[in-house]
Amino acid sequence: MTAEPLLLIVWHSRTGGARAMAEAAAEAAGAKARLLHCTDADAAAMLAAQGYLFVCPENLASMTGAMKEFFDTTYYPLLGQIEGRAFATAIAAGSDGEGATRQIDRIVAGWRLKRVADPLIVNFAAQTPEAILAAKSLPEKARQECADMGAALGEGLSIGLF
Ligand SMILES: Cc1cc2nc3c(=O)[nH]c(=O)nc-3n(C[C@H](O)[C@H](O)[C@H](O)COP(=O)(O)O)c2cc1C
Repeated sequence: MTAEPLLLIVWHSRTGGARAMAEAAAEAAGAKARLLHCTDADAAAMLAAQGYLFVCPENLASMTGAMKEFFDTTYYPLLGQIEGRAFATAIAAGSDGEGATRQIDRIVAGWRLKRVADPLIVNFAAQTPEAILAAKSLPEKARQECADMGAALGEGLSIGLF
């Protein structure tokens, strides 16, 4: 039995899309994963895991402020301590998602994390204010992509692939 979950999934969501994505990944990874809202995730939780999946929406071409606060508060405490560990991203978007992906890539490059899965972006196609503010439901195909990512990350970490 593993003493600590191998995969830490850190998430933020405003209208439920990214939350459903994170939950699908966590469910597929099973006991190998720990799912933490970004306001509950800290340096100790990061140190206790061997790999990371960061899941959040793109807002104004960036990751959400709450997710950024997670990186702001853990960046220096973890600098030099998690080099070479695996990471992946899953972004909930209304139309793009590349900005948030690039931003996370830049930040974790400072930690020397290693991307082990292609960036996943789920486009919920919300473009009007009403659609953007509405609760999101995750389409089955996207749910499966998130589940596949969670399962692959959990398995890869567990067999020492990454
Ligand atoms: C203030 C705000 C800004 C947004 N800016 C972007 C953006 O720059 N690019 C994009 O693709 N989607 C943008 N969106 C849409 C959200 O990314 C999309 O609705 C996403 O599904 C929300 O995820 P959530 O349901 O987990 O909160 C924005 C939404 C809000 C509320």
